[in-house]
Amino acid sequence: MDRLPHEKGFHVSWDQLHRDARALAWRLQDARPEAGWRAVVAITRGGMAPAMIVARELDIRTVDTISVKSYNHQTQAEPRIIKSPDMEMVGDGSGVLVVDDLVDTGRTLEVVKAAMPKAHIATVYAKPQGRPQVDTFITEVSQDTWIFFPWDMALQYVKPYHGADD
Ligand SMILES: O=P(O)(O)OC[C@H]1O[C@H](OP(=O)(O)OP(=O)(O)O)[C@H](O)[C@@H]1O
Ligand SMILES: Nc1nc2[nH]cnc2c(=O)[nH]1
Ligand SMILES: [Mg+2]
Repeated sequence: MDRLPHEKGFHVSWDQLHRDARALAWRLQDARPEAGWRAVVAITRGGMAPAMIVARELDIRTVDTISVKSYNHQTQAEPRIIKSPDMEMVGDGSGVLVVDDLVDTGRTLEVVKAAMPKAHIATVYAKPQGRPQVDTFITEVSQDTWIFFPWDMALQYVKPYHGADD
């Protein structure tokens, strides 16, 4: 599949992620089934921080994980499940919220949806190509944007503007 180069960077701070994950939780509260959400399944590793915030906001105590490995840094490989959630608990996914930090090509979610076809899929950020795989998300960024999360960044010194050419 052709992939656009990532020309732009979208840098997300912890504070911003917390705000956006809370906004996702509030949206998911409105989308809940009559009996409420039964469980949250986080797609590791990026989905774990947003899933924790969503579970806290919506008071969901059953939290499990699914591990799908597809990227080495910015290079994509064939996604595969390397750890499943408790499938007896998850069933076909009805009443289960699957949470990830973002959808890009949608290939990770394809694999997840094959395992839990009736789950509600929620991501904090979405790129256009993967958007159809998601039921609820908060912010869309363009396909040629790479999203940098707080766990991949560090504060560092920046030269003052007036001395930039020195
Ligand atoms: O829609 P896709 O093109 O499949 O990409 C989206 C996935 O890629 C990233 O995870 P990654 O595989 O890098 O693992 P990580 O969450 O452990 O960092 C991100 O957290 C999503 O899970
Ligand atoms: N951190 C990060 N991981 C990704 N995996 C697929 N797309 C992205 C992205 O834009 N940012
Ligand atoms: Mg991930």
